[in-house]
Amino acid sequence: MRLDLCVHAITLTERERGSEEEMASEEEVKVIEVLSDDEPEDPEPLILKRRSGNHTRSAICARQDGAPEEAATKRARSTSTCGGRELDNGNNATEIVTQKNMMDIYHNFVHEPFQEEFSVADIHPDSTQLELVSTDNGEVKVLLIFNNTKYYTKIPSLDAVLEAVEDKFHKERGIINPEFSVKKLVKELCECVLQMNTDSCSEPRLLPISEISKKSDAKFHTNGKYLHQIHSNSHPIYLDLPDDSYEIQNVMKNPTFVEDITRGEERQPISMVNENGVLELPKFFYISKNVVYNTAYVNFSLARISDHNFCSNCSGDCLSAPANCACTAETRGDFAYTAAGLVEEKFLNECIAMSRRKESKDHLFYCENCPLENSLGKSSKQQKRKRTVKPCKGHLMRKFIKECWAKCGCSRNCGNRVVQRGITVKLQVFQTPQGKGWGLRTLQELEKGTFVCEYVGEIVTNEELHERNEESAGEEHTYPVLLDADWAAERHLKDEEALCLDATKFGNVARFINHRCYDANLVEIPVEVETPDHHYYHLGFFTTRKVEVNEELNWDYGIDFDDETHPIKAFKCKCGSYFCRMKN
Ligand SMILES: C[S@@+](CC[C@H](N)C(=O)[O-])C[C@H]1O[C@@H](n2cnc3c(N)ncnc32)[C@H](O)[C@@H]1O
Repeated sequence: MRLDLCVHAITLTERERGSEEEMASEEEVKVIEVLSDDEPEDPEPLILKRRSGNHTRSAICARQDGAPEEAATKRARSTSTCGGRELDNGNNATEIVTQKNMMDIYHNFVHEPFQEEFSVADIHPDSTQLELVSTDNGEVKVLLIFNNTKYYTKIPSLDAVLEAVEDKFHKERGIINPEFSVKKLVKELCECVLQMNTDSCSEPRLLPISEISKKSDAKFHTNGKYLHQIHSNSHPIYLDLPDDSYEIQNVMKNPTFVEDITRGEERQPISMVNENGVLELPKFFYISKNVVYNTAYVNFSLARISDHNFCSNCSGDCLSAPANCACTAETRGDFAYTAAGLVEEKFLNECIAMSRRKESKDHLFYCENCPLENSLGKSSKQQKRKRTVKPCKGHLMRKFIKECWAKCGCSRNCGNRVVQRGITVKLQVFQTPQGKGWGLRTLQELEKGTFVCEYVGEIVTNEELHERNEESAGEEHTYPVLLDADWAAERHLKDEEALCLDATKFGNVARFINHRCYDANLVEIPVEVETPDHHYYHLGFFTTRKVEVNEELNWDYGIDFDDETHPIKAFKCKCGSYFCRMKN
């Protein structure tokens, strides 16, 4: 018996591609490149590319040669291509824009929907089939069929394809076993067919992928130390940690793969892959909910939730009720979430726009008596000296999402309870290749507006945070988050009410999310769950655009890299964004 692996690429006709609505739902929109180029006649052009299926749209914004920085004009040219050909669709316009509009061009470019002609996907993953068929002369063929909108005139060699797949698994999935080979996997598949080839089994039939993978489980040693196993699920290699392994560092140094760094604290396990074992594992306690350190005033009392702040008459799912309930008052009478569990597009875009104004002073509010500056002036060391309180540097005004909670009549599955249900997406902690240390990536594609995780840490007052920073000066800190979204509403905040979250020693997976200036794929949104006064709230991270499998997740910490008075020394930014705020 001979077994062949045949790959069929089917070219679809326009009619087979389905209706325009179906095509729109398959649209894949992503900025695939932000490049800078140094052509002498056009210094620092910004080149953007966005892909939808096999259509690519590009925009080039270039500063006009010789123009002064503040009055500089940019030329924006947008082009569209389909399968590599430039489209003559009237979009090839050249427009003169001002320096100030540069960021708007970027924003629109990323968020504007593609035109109809861009919405065809390259490959329809749902229509990929794996089949076994037999021929008259006793051959059995393994067929892998997928529908493709491109017509291939040249099929790559099978060896090159196998090598590329193995490379992908090694690099992207973290499989480090040098013996892993797709060819071996296919051979195992053939052996399974042979074993199962009984007389009663005359019909060609599908072999479930799970059966193939079970057979291919293999045990081996790495560094002569740990036993690993290839698995068929999304975690290709796992490493058993002892049950009491709450502090990873104490258990072992630099293991290859940790299946769940949360110790079961999250509904969804979160793996950590240490591809080359260079980094030390971080020392911290995983917690899935914020915990008060000492003096922070966080009071979850039902009595403080007033009648207009909950929906006692609701039942089931508030989102499917005929009228919007009291819990929408914070978001102007509309729910912040859609029935699909995503943040509503318009609300999300407003939050993204607000967050991207971090560096613009116009949108900040200034406290009369800033708790942050007060605590800096009152630090233990400085108490002995003359106390100096500097003026407020400004805080960003933010929109809140309000979720239903304990006093509401709806069920736990109500669509207006997203952040409080915790992490549901597949995430992995990994080593970033750019030298940013550990980072967080998604192991699944994420729609725009998806809740990823909240920032969890110890709830500390500004004074406590400042004392900590002074005591551990020079040590590594994760960036603390100020809960200052509503400080504008109060004239005088007591220190125990002006709070921040510190995830350095106790935190969740958000402590691994790195910073990206301006065009990050996550945005942080304040979420009210238990406390209507907004001194304390949850900080939820939601995607700003569609995020691909294995893409690193990042958010804009809002760091002013020029602020030398900040208690935590800014790092040298390696975010790679065209809009990076770190000069030089
Ligand atoms: C919240 S932690 C993120 C996780 C961190 N990379 C780690 O290994 O644990 C913040 C720290 O990560 C590093 N970091 C984050 N974003 C970075 C960036 N864009 N460039 C360089 N380092 C970055 C800095 O050391 C920063 O203090």
